[in-house]
Amino acid sequence: MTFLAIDIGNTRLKWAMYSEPSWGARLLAQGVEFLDHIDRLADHHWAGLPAPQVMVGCAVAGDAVRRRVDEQLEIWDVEPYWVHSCAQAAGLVNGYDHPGRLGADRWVAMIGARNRLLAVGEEKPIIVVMVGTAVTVEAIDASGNFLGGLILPGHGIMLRALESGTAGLHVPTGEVKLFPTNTSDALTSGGTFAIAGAVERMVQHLQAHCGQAPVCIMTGGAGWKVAPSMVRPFDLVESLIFDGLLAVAQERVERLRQAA
Ligand SMILES: Nc1ncnc2c1ncn2[C@@H]1O[C@H](COP(=O)(O)OP(=O)(O)O)[C@@H](O)[C@H]1O
Ligand SMILES: CC(C)(COP(=O)(O)O)[C@@H](O)C(=O)NCCC(=O)O
Ligand SMILES: [K+]
Repeated sequence: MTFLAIDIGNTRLKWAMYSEPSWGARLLAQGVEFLDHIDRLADHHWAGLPAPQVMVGCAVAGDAVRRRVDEQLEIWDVEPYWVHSCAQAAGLVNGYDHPGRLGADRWVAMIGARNRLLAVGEEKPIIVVMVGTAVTVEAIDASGNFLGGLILPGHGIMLRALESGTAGLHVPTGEVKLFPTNTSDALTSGGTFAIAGAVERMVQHLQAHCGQAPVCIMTGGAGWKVAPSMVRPFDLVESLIFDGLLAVAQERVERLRQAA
């Protein structure tokens, strides 16, 4: 029973085809597409693939983009299921004031993180950092309660905000330096350490709250850029959202089987 997982962010769509909708399934194919190019998914990247029997995705780029993806999915006889954040799912309890307003990608990434730890028998607090268009920093306690999280601008948004709000900041990308001595390095380092500093504060908050050091997991297209600048070690898990989508899909298929 093949399974297609889709993650639509504000910059890029990521997809992965698995052998089945269950934790630990075999990866058959995967790809990435900028949102400008998603209308050619069916003709190009998906054309030679086996038809998925189950599809689960998360989408935070708006209804219009999601509908364009629904159209691409029409090459197959599969019912798209788009995850909405809810009060409780796949081992996680949602502490947001309005659980449905939490970004679905954040919810799914946390489900992925929690299930990765449970799979190796570790019930510890978790920090989940996603570095995409925006940066999110989530805190989960050892029992799987999502306590709350931060939203920051990503690198690109920070740089564009500074460029448009000043007269003299139009420079190429620089390098991360401890003591930057030119504008490019100052901007790149400023953005990177803004993220690293916010993450470190959240680690401290969670550690004080739980009385236990958290496991730190990072994901997202720009994760590799900021991971080396973190105060403490982070596991870089590129597949975190897909792991979460596998856990959601498994729960959903089991529920549908029981109802049948
Ligand atoms: N090949 C790349 N080289 C450099 N930066 C990249 C690359 N791919 C992605 N990024 C960075 O990652 C961000 C997009 O990551 P992604 O996780 O796809 O975001 P989203 O989920 O918000 O669409 C971009 O803002 C960009 O800064
Ligand atoms: C915070 C986000 C913009 C992150 O988007 P991304 O960087 O993954 O494209 C997205 O999760 C979102 O729109 N969230 C809704 C608001 C919230 O989570 O509180
Ligand atoms: K994302």
